[in-house]
Amino acid sequence: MSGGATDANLRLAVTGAGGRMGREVIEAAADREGVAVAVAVNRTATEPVAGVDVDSADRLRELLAAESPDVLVDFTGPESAIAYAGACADADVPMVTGTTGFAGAQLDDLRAASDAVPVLKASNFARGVAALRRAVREAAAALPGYDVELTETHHNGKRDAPSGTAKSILDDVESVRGDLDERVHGREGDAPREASEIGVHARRAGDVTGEHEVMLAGNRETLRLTHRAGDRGVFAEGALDAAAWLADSDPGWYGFDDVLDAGSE
Ligand SMILES: NC(=O)C1=CN([C@@H]2O[C@H](COP(=O)(O)OP(=O)(O)OC[C@H]3O[C@@H](n4cnc5c(N)ncnc54)[C@H](OP(=O)(O)O)[C@@H]3O)[C@@H](O)[C@H]2O)C=CC1
Ligand SMILES: O=C(O)C1=N[C@H](C(=O)O)C[C@H](O)C1
Repeated sequence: MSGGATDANLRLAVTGAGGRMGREVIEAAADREGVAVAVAVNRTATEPVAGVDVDSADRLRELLAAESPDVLVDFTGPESAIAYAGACADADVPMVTGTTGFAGAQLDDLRAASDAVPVLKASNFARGVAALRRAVREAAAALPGYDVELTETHHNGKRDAPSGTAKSILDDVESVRGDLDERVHGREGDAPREASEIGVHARRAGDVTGEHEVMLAGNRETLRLTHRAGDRGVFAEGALDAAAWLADSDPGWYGFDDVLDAGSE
């Protein structure tokens, strides 16, 4: 437990505490007044992060029962996120997850926990990406018949492709452009473009935090909408905003827009 966790306004549990994002969340919590990390776990043994001891993830259920944190924040992998959601449901702890890479049926398993507790899932906690998604929906609707190609770039440690954000943006485009229903992942050989395609390109290189570009082209013009995350603190800050909002919510299934919409009311 971090110093001051007993009298903080928002007491968190953090899973994947030794990962890139888990560390970032613990560090962001340490910098935010009134927020403390009461439970931090990792699959493999990990040194303390920002002064917070990290326990084995095998002890998560026991620790949730002992500490009753206000919200659990998860950035891990699909299988673990589903298991941790079950632990949250049993311990009556709301869950924020930024984990990506869920296969279709896995999302149903994750969502099952939202019958018992509030669960907020977002493929991207950057506010700029929320704005990008709104802009993409508007642009795609305003430019019928234009070709759409999506390119995302991430660091060489990322496992899932395309990114969760890319999949969310593809859903956005398809929601307003019913004529685009074929996701084509890269092209090779004799592969002329069909009008129904959305091209999807996933690049993995170096330490790029995360970039998403949507290109719309047609009628002798090109529109490019791009978001670049400067560092992972952007995601961690958004996840903490989501945790603060979710702590007082009813059981159910939520997204990051629910947090942003509440803030603008
Ligand atoms: N929504 C958003 O804004 C963002 C989402 N993400 C997503 O967050 C997730 C994590 O990313 P990142 O931190 O970069 O990844 P890392 O690989 O750096 O960390 C993953 C963490 O999850 C743990 N983990 C992975 N698989 C399992 C498992 N099966 N069981 C238990 N623990 C597991 C790892 O434990 P161990 O170290 O022991 O292997 C590690 O602590 C990804 O899905 C990524 O796409 C990332 C950035 C922003
Ligand atoms: O793994 C990452 O790093 C990121 N993952 C998220 C995704 O898959 O969209 C969000 C962000 O782009 C960083």
